[in-house]
Amino acid sequence: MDKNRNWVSIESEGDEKYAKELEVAVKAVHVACLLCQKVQQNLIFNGDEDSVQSKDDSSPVTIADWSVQATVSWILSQAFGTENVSIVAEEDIESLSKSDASSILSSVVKTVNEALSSAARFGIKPPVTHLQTTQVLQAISRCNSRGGPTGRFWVLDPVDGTLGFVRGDQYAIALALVENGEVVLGVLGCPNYPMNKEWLNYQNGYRRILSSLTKPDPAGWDSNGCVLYAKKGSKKAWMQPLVNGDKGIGSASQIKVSTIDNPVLATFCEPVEKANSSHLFTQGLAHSVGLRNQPLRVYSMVKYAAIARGDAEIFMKFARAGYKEKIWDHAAGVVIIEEAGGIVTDAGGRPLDFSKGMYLYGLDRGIIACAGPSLHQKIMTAVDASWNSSCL
Ligand SMILES: Nc1ncnc2c1ncn2[C@@H]1O[C@H](COP(=O)(O)OS(=O)(=O)O)[C@@H](OP(=O)(O)O)[C@H]1O
Ligand SMILES: [Mg+2]
Repeated sequence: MDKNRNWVSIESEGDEKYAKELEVAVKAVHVACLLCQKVQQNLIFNGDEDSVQSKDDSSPVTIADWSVQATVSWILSQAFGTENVSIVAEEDIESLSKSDASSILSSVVKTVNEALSSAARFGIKPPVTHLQTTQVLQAISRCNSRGGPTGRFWVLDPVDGTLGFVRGDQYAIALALVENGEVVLGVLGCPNYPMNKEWLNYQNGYRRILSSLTKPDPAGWDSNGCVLYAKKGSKKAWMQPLVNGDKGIGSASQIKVSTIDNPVLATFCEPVEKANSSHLFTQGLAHSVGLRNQPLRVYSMVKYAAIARGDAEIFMKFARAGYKEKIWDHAAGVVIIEEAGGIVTDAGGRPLDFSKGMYLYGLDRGIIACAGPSLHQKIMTAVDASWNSSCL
């Protein structure tokens, strides 16, 4: 089989189902990636810290979060008709509509219009005239679906790993389509995750340090991320380079999970922040399973991308008791790993349930994604053995 192919030819694989949805979603994520790269550069190089706000739960939100949500919402609505598009997404307009947020709101409007004007290179027709503030706010607030067991809805995390984003590090744009409770499409934009996996090891601030030393070269590190995507049941997952300039979308190559099943050789990834997943617990699991490599701590769903690409073998997340995992933090990544040949379940071995609304209700303890069944079983067994002493 031809491993490298232009992404457009995916439509002619014989299975036309979701072909248009996939095409539009991939293009929308490419546009969103370039938008985010620009905002992140501005934040890191020009110190534009006004573009970062704090949400009620103290987590950061930036003009990139709102701008991506508006841009993707607008693109999906144009392609399928506003009445046919239902979106569950992370951001709302409450804080953006406050009187003291007027300058951030105008930055969002400007950023969205810039992104849409340059979308033509991906084959997306830009708006006839620039979007007005009310139209941008409408596009953001249209993403008010609450999900559920029936019908079709999109799931969007406009900037996953916002902490990584504001620190000049890894982040992702995640878009998935859910139909009757099942994720049928997943697209993951990883603007700082180049085709070369070695870059992942320079995590936690490497880019920030690099940024303070050199200005970005448009053809350099800031423009060589990737976009991954998969369609449920196709048994294929794909990766495209993220290309800057006027080059449009590059050719896609098929990705597969790693074949390593020996724990001694395997690498596991986990969230950077201890508050998001217990490092102590996973350290104990790693020890009992016989994992020797240092954990790869990476912000965002780039961890899902790392497993799908075969750059690591295991992803574990064990949040504190009572934390409700959100569907937008996982939907796109799950289908991409599964179609690349991997397994994603909760710690009881059950698939994640995207049919219960905005949260992964019923999740048993934590999330385990693995390249293959042998590692997966070993981790689940280790969780059972140590759960009672985990303090989680
Ligand atoms: N307390 C707690 N426990 C577990 N998970 C939480 C918690 N708080 C937030 N979140 C969600 O985690 C998302 C970031 O996950 P990451 O794996 O990227 O974590 S980390 O930043 O690398 O530590 C993050 O996504 P973003 O908000 O899009 O960045 C949150 O949805
Ligand atoms: Mg997120």
